[in-house]
Amino acid sequence: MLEVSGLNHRYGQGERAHVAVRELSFSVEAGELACIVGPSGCGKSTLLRCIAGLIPPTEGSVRLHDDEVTGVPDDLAVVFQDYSRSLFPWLTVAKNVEFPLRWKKIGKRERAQRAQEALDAVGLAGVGTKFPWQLSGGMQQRVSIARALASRPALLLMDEPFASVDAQTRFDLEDLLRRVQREQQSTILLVTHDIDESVYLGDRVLVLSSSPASIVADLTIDLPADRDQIATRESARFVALRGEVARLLQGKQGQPGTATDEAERELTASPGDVPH
Ligand SMILES: Nc1ncnc2c1ncn2[C@@H]1O[C@H](COP(=O)(O)OP(=O)(O)OP(=O)(O)O)[C@@H](O)[C@H]1O
Repeated sequence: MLEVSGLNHRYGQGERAHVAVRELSFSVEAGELACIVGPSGCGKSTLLRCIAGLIPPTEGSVRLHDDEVTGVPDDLAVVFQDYSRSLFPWLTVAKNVEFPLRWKKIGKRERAQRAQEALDAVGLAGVGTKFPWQLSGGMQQRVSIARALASRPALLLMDEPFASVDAQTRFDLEDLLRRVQREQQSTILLVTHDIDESVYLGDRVLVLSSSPASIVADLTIDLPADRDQIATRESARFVALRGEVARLLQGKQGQPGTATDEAERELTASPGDVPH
């Protein structure tokens, strides 16, 4: 679905140039939920902007279904962190969700139907006639997600989408995203700086180095598909995976597999076990 090859992005030129992204290559398969985790300021948003066609990469290429991305593709949607600035306050919730569909020349009746379906999917069936400012922050971010889903994008990009909501709402939105992604078989690339969130949400986690961003690991998250905010986060496998991501982020790259295996052994050993 998505192929990023040899991507470099540099802001400015000459001595004052700042390299934000360096030699990034990876692909995302259709139906996959891939998370990108990296330290603050490492270049995550720059990478997403290049993928979304909002800025041209200095070098390298981004391909979506084999077509080179040179501007914002029609079948791509982006959800940003700042929901309060991404919704139009003068439009109702339903009209906000319908808005991008106007540009796709979709008729009025189908626009209304798709908006209603998307609002149903995010648990906001009854709020279409309200205005964004009448909703809580978490509800506004659900509206942003509904708007992205209504356009049925081939690829949904999410830039720290849950960073501005409280912890409980964040858990609810994470579960909502996994449910909707599985129901609709959407392809999602989500950027976060939260290690636990990346492991909880992802089928895969791409770990980025500090600035300039380059990939230090591409981990398959082999947790069961049905995840639970308490049981999954308490499981030995989750704890081992998040430990591995944390070590990679700190640049402590142990021998492949050993860190995870050791962490897991420690956690699964019964209290009476004597270490060898
Ligand atoms: N328009 C710009 N012009 C010059 N430098 C920029 C520009 N945008 C970003 N940068 C720089 O590029 C680097 C990467 O920024 P970017 O926003 O991509 O990082 P990030 O990982 O998304 O950060 P955060 O996690 O804090 O949101 C930073 O050092 C930033 O200062």
